[in-house]
Amino acid sequence: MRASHVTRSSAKRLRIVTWRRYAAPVLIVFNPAAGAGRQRRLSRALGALRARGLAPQVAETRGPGDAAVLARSAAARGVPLVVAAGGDGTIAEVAAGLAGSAAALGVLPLGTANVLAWELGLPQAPDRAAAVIAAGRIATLRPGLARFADGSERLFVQMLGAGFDAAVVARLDLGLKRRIGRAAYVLESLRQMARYDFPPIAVTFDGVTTTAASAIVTKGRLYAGRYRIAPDARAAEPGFRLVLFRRSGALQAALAGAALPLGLIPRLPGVEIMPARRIRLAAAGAVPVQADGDPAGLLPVEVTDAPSPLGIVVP
Ligand SMILES: Nc1ncnc2c1ncn2[C@@H]1O[C@H](COP(=O)(O)OP(=O)(O)OP(=O)(O)O)[C@@H](O)[C@H]1O
Repeated sequence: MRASHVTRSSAKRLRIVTWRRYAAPVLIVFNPAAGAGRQRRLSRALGALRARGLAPQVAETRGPGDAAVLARSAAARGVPLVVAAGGDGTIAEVAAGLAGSAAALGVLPLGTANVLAWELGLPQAPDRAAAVIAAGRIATLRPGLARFADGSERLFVQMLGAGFDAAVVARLDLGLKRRIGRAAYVLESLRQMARYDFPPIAVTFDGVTTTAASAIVTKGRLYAGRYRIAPDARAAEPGFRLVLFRRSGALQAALAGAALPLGLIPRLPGVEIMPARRIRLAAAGAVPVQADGDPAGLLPVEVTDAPSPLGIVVP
C-alpha cells in the first residue's frame, strides 16, 4: 500500500500530497547526541503531535548508522512517515534508510546547525515543527550520493565539503560542540587556520577539470545554519552548485569565515560557483571530506544525485 495520497484544492490548481492516513503510525528517530536541550525539545514536539491526534513512537539511536537501520526497518513495516529528530546528520541517515521506499521523511530540527530545516523553511520551534508534520504536506527532496574509493556510499541531504571545512569538522571537539553549539566550529576554524596546509584538490565536473584549495558541493542555498553560500541553488531540481575556493592559506580561510555570516561568500575574491551534475574531487595528499556536517572520510569522492528522490514534509 502506498503511504501517500493526492488530493486537489477546490481551485484544482494546487497539488497537495500528504503522508497522512487515518491513525497512521509515525516513527520518530531521535538522536540523543544531536544539538542542545534536545530531550526538552523532543518532549514539546511529542506533546504537540499527540495534541493533533497522532501517536508517535520514539526510537532512540545508540550511535552513528543506527538512524538508517531504524528508518529502513520502519519503512519495510509500512510506516508511512519517519521523522528525523536531530540535526542534518540524523536527517541524512534517516533519508538513506528510507531510500527507495514509499515512506516520507519528516524533520524535527534538534541539531546544532539544522541547515536543511532553514533551507526548507521548517520551523525550529518544536511545537511549530510538529504542526508542520501533522499538516503532512510533502515536497520532493533530492539527496546527493557520495561514492568513495573503497566503494562505500553515503547519502547527503544538504552539502558535502572537501578541504578546510572538512578539516574543521574532522577535528571538532564534540563535547565542546554539545556545550557551546556552533561557537565550537568558530574555535576549531581558528585552530585549523594555523594547522591546515591546503593540499590542492583536483576537481572534475561535467567534463571540466580544474583545481581548488577547498570545495563545497551543495544542493541548497544555505550553509552552516542560515548563511547563504549559493544563492541561485535549486534544491528541488537535480544537480548541485559547486562552490570552489581557489585561494589557499590562513588569510583566505579567515576572510571566508568573516564573509560567511554576512552572506558574502559568493562575492569573495577567489570564490567561484557553478552548476554541476557529476563531480569528482581528488587529491595527492590526505584531504578530509565532510557530509552534512559530519566527518565522511578522505578524497577521492565522486558525487551524483541519489538514484531516487524522497518525499519530505514541508510547511
Ligand atoms: N546515540 C548517539 N551517540 C552519539 N552519536 C550519535 C548517536 N546517534 C547518532 N549519532 C551521530 O551523531 C552525529 C551528529 O548528529 P546530527 O548531525 O544529527 O547532530 P548535530 O551535528 O548536532 O546537528 P547539525 O548537523 O544540524 O549541526 C551523526 O553523525 C550521528 O551518526
